[in-house]
Amino acid sequence: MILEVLVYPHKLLRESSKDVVHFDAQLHALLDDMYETMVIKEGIGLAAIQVAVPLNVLVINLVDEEGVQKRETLYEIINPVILEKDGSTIYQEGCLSVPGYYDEIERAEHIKIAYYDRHGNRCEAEFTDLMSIAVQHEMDHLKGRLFIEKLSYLKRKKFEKEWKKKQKAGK
Ligand SMILES: CC(=O)Oc1ccc(/C=C/C(=O)NCCc2ccccc2)cc1OC(C)=O
Ligand SMILES: [Co+2]
Repeated sequence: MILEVLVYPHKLLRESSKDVVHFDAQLHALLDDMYETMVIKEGIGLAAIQVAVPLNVLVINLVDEEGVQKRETLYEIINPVILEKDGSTIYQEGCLSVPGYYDEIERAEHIKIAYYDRHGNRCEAEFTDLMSIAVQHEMDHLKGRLFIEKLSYLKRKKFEKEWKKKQKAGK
């Protein structure tokens, strides 16, 4: 089912998430709901805290060359830990919890992670480019951190001003 996505500055988004212990039907339902919610809202990544579930669960599904989001390339990443990270890359990031705001964010170009799949099997994977950026962005959510917290002081001021104006216009 489609879940509600928490929007900045909702305080639950600042919570640290906890490791999954039970790889059960409830977890599978959460993963399926996160996927459906992410796709409907035209996202390519979503962390469980964004749908108010403080668990170390994230889903990422990039689009292919034709701009098609195929479920075959869906990553369901549970209890991830970073084993290696190096290099540097800058990308204009956005987030379903900060709708309509995008900014240049610097991250590691390459990362290697260990994680569990929905059945509790331990996996390892290495990523570069957009997958590497997406994994780092979503793993920040697991620590209660949003991409706007990595902005320079001045850019953050610009964001807060823009955001307030948008909220006033919205309400
Ligand atoms: C108005 C609004 O909500 O704009 C959006 C903003 C962000 C997003 C999705 C962002 C997203 O999936 N971010 C995942 C993290 C990530 C960021 C950069 C690179 C890799 C991974 C979708 C939006 O909705 C539409 C209709 O475009
Ligand atoms: Co995000």
